[in-house]
Amino acid sequence: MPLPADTTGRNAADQRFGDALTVAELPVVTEIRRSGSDGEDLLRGRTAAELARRYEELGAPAVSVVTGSWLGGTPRLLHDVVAATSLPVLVKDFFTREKQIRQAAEAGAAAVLLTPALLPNRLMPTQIDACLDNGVTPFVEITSAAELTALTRAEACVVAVHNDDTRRRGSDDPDQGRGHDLLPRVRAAGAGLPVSTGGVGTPEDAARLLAAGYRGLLVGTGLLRAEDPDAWFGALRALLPDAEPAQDTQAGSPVSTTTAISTS
Ligand SMILES: O=C(O)c1ccccc1NCC(=O)[C@H](O)[C@H](O)COP(=O)(O)O
Repeated sequence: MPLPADTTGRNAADQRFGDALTVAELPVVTEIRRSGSDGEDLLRGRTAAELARRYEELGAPAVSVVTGSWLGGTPRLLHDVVAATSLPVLVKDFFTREKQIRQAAEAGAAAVLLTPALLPNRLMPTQIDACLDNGVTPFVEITSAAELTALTRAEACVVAVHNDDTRRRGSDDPDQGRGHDLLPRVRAAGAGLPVSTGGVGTPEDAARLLAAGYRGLLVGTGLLRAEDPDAWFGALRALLPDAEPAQDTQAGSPVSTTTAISTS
């Protein structure tokens, strides 16, 4: 179901990102990032443009690109990714001023990261308005229920629960319980498209979070490290509840899989 129309009528173009997630078979936003927080080379000889094209071929509904310099990013990465794919692009950086949001929109971003933990509460509504005024979806990443108090116009935002604290991002030790605790709070705040991110490394992690009620996932390191991203997507597809049972090629009959996912 598409996000509800913006009641202020400010603009209609800001729902590309959310709409793509809503209709996706596998609602996995794939992230392109040069390095881990420890300096690990995550591109491994691939260009951002190649990765963007690859993720589009695999059926990703949207791509995220980290332009923050502390993770090896540059503004150029956004241009490269936007030029390489027709998918909506989320840009992740430290956005504090409207000018930066306008520049991201002009460069072709469909969504922009806002991080309440790093912004004074009073600035959040301004930043959210700036996103919507510039035709991009505010992608608001939270780590606690308290950060939801700064959320305005929740129905027009995509709210992501980050499983790692802001200062520990990429720690390889995310708090897996956080997503479970915060999901009802995100829904109660009015956000229709809750997303989980941070340490969603394996298809099993991804399937568990979707079964728990997340409507989207943002996956960086797990896919960037995967030798075969195609197999990663295939494994997730097979783990989802309406997946066709795999056929035993010898006998032509379904084989059992380890795919029991609780939807409770
Ligand atoms: O940590 C931040 O505030 C941040 C700001 C701007 C760009 C990236 C940032 N952190 C990294 C991430 O959020 C991860 O790239 C993203 O959640 C994916 O996580 P993972 O799948 O564990 O690589």
